[in-house]
Formats: sequence, C-alpha cells, structure tokens
Amino acid sequence: MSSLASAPAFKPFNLALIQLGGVGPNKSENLKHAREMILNAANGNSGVKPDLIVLPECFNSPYGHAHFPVYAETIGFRHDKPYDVASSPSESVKMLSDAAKETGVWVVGGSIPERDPSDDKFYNTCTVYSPQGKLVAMHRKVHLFDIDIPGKITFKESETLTGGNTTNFFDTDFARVGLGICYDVRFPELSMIAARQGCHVMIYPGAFNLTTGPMHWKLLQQARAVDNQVFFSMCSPARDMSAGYHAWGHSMVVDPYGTVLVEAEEGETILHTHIDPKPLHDARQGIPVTTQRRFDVYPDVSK
Ligand SMILES: O=C(O)CCC(=O)C(=O)O
Repeated sequence: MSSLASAPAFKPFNLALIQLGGVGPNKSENLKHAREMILNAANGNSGVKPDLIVLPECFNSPYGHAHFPVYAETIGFRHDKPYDVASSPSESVKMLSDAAKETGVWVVGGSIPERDPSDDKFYNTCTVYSPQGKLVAMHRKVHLFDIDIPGKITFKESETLTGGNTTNFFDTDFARVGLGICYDVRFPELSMIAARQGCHVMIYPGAFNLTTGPMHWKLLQQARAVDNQVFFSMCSPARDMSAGYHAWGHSMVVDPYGTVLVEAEEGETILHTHIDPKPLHDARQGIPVTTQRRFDVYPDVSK
C-alpha cells in the first residue's frame, strides 16, 4: 500500500518492456541475464533512454507451483518502514537495485517467489526500484492463478502460494503507476481502485499461456485500459517450448482508448514505447465516464 498524497502530474515518459527469454533452472544465470537485459534496455531506442524498465512475471525461476518454494527469497520489505537494500537477504533485490542505480532508471522487477518468515508463507511478489536503487514499492499477487480447462491447462498456484492482501502503486516524477500481477488483470476491481487513487498507468508483469493468451491477453488489457481510461501494460516472458510452462509472450502497451501502442511477438525482445499523456486527458474529456459514475445506484463500490 502506498501513501494517498496527491498524484504527481502526468508527464511524457519512455517505457521499456523486457520480454525476457532463457529463464531456466539456474537462478544465478537467470539473474545475470536479466541484469544484462536491463542494461541493454537502458541503452534505449535510437538514443532515447527509457525512464521505466519492466521485467516479466517470475523472471528468476521456472514458472510452476512446485518451483516457488525452492526459488523463494526473503525480501522483508514493508511499505511503512525504511528498507536497506545493502542488508537485504534477497540476491534478486540486490541485483535489481544495483541495475536501477547503475542505469539511473526506474525498474519494475517483474515478480519473484517470496518467502515471508513472519508467516512462513510464499508469495508471488513484484518489487519496484527508484533510479537511485531504492526499493520503493512491493505488490504481492492478490488473485492466485488457479484454473482448470480440461485437456488444455490446469494450474494451481494456491498449492504453494498465498495471495497478497493489498493494492499497490508507486509515484515517479512522471506518473502514478498501479501494480498487479498476471491473473490480477481478470479482476477489474484492482485496476479500478488504482485508477480512482490517481494512477495514470498500470503495469502488470504476467505470463499467460497458449490457451488463455490468444483468448484474453489483449482483450483484458484493452478492457482495463478503457474501463479506467489509463495506460495498461503487461510484460511477459518470451515463449520457450522446452520449458515446463509455455508463456504467450506478446508483451504490450495499450492506451486509454484501448489502442495497442506496441506488441511483441513471442521471442525475446525489448519493446520501447513513448507514453504521451494526451490520450488519457482527451479520453477523459471526450468520454467523461470517470465523472459520470452513478455511485447512488451502486453504493457498495463507492468507497
Ligand atoms: O489468467 C490467465 O489466463 C493466466 C494467468 C497466469 O498465467 C498467471 O496468473 O500467472
């Protein structure tokens, strides 16, 4: 959870999504490659450096409920307490913080399996770093990916994970950014709350699959973008058919009209986009749903 002080002014910025490939069983290799890709992304596109770099869900370990406890790291971050990265027990936190500091860019560190020693539970957790390398925000996936589509895909994150119980955003000098992870996108409440708390952009590291990816990956991002008149972006791992989980890829950025600004294919790539606040302001002015809500008709969602 983050402070509800007024949101920063929304300014133009450059966003880079790393559709990371080659995530395998060796965590040190995964971290090394993710770091190299952050440095590559920070070199920018035609000399335009990004302000914010995003990694995908579960970037330091294979994806699957059996892997989470094996790869889990203690992070120990709390939004209401100062956090010292130098004494963090998490090697992933240290790498992400160093990479943010070295490049001078905001980093949304995808997600990693987290173990919280205070309750001895495991979470799917996203951490966020300022350009000074400070860990400023954290989001634990709220809605666990438990689905069963016979003959296609059965997945049960709740076998080993616990869902987080907070909504989260962070403030930069260019936008207020709301956080979610993958399956969270299916629950409009999370992004609706973030938008009503002043978020301009939603970033959801994610890893849809070859069944639900073609069905819903783009549709859900467009829906959440249009519902809330915000920019919406999900960053996926690259597809690896030799891995246990086949990610859909297709990382993308959608504007507040629902227009897809950029979309990857399935392989490893870095997507660079310029985010211009104008479509957000134009959409809200021209189709003013954000001021036309009838909370008298649905008071249970008015808080
Ligand atoms: O919602 C879906 O279809 C996929 C979700 C997912 O892969 C995840 O939460 O990791």
